[in-house]
Amino acid sequence: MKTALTIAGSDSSGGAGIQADLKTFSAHGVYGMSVIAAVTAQNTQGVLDVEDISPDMIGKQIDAIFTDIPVHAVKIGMVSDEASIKVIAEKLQTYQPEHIVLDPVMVSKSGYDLLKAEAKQALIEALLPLATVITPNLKEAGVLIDQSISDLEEMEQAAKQIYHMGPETVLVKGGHLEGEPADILFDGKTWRHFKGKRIHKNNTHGTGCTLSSAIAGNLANGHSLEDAILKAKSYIEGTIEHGLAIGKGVGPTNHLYQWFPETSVTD
Ligand SMILES: Nc1ncnc2c1ncn2[C@@H]1O[C@H](COP(=O)(O)OP(=O)(O)O)[C@@H](O)[C@H]1O
Ligand SMILES: Cc1ncc(COP(=O)(O)O)c(N)n1
Repeated sequence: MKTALTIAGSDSSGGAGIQADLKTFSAHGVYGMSVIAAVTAQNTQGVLDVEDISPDMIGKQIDAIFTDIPVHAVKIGMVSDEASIKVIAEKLQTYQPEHIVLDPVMVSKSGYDLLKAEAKQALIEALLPLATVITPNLKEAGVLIDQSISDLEEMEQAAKQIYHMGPETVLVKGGHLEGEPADILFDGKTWRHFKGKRIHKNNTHGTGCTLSSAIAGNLANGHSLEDAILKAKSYIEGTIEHGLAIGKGVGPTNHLYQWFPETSVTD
């Protein structure tokens, strides 16, 4: 069995972060492992608090995995602290995993800061150049290039600018634009638009986490990057469509609907 590792924050309510990633890996038939970089007290209504795990402990978790188990793909999600980002970058440079999917998590859907302001530069300088693909949403892409982005043309230009910061490829996600959600991939030469189908449901807690870990799971399974993204888009649509009626706020996606179809929200 192929393996994938998520380096991210824990979401106590299970909809985003490490928990979404591990559920996604399992649904892709991949053995999931985790390095917890931060713990959030969070539910479907918002984030109450964040506590970072020490950089030393993050480094030890990474060593424990790579010195024992082959890792076929890595996904990086929420890492809020500058020193933690630097340790992760150093360790990944040492262990050289084949695929790194970087989801540059900055702010939760509910509006809580998940990246400290002073850590942005470390994210850009240390982690971006290691990424096989970086998957910013509109806001994150805007923060990376210090410009706001409001249409497909600006998404294309943002992808190109972020590409020049060092990752192999850039996927700017368009879920927050009106209309059908299109994500744009730039590989240094051409743009490819991945057009999706908008699912009108409230179950979008953790969609970015799910998309990036689905891409990592597909890469671990040997798919090309473009196929990995296509399959991940179809996966995210299914998990939103069949979202679970859990919590009072923005509900989680459903990773189990194919096994337990009766769990889907029917509205
Ligand atoms: N309502 C929706 N229906 C279908 N796909 C969606 C919907 N919302 C987001 N997506 C897709 O889910 C993924 C996550 O996108 P986005 O919401 O832009 O990022 P984030 O969750 O990081 O804010 C993207 O592939 C996007 O196109
Ligand atoms: C631990 C953790 N990681 C990532 C997100 C982003 O997910 P969302 O954009 O759905 O709030 C989150 N809320 N919590």
